[in-house]
Amino acid sequence: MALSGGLNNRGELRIHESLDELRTDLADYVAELSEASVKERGVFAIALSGGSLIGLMGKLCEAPYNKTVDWSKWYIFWADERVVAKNHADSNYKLAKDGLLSKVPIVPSHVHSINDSVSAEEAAEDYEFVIRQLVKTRVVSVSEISDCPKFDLILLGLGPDGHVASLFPNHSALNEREEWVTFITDSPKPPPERITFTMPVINSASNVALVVTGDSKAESAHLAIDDVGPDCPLIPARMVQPAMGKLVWFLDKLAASKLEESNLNK
Ligand SMILES: O=C1O[C@H](COP(=O)(O)O)[C@@H](O)[C@H](O)[C@H]1O
Repeated sequence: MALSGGLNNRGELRIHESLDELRTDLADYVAELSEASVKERGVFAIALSGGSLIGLMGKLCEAPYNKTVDWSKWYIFWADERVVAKNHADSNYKLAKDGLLSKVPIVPSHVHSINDSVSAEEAAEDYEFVIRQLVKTRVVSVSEISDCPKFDLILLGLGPDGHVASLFPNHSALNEREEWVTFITDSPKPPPERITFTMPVINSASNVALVVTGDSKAESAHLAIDDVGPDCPLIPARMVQPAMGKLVWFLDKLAASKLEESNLNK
């Protein structure tokens, strides 16, 4: 049960007493969206992030979800990836494979990870090409208001600096409007080479969830969610504003500790 929270113009806030509670709520949320999407479209196109998110999704590998979710209909993507070998400790693919994908019956050909044997620029181009093919066959829907892919769900983490996916504060990649997938070679957080969904793609999704835990994220959560005004820095997480989709925040008490009272008591 969420401690508090509700709806504000920055989406739905779900603030949890404990990480265990957050994990259960997140598993329920993903399982429900999967069911709805499979019912409506026959498939579920979900984009993962790396970092703490995968550990927080762990309950999906347990009963009842491991049996009730229709894993055969899942198509997996990454909202961002580090350009390293797939068996490298920094790989978001490896993190998801070890923590989730190897524990549930996902169809291997439905897992769309990046090409790790080319440059960051080529990996971004290749990945966008793959997504374009899957949009053509409607495995991934298309946005009604842009030419962007419309993922059923994009799951994002939040960095202490306010980054989401690999879109970092004040980085030119944040302003990319043409490409679906872009690349960076100067990430302020190692490793430096990454590919990332662009903000228009994130904001075209049917559902976006930001999963945020720990006190190191409290200031970013405040800047992303509260009504902070124009003098505060515009962090990437605040730019997550799905045009037609739904935004949900999963926070623990520590991450929510700097939110304004008005957001806590909705
Ligand atoms: O580098 C990255 O960081 C963010 C946040 O990670 P977290 O461990 O602080 O949750 C993550 O969402 C992103 O996918 C990853 O590449």
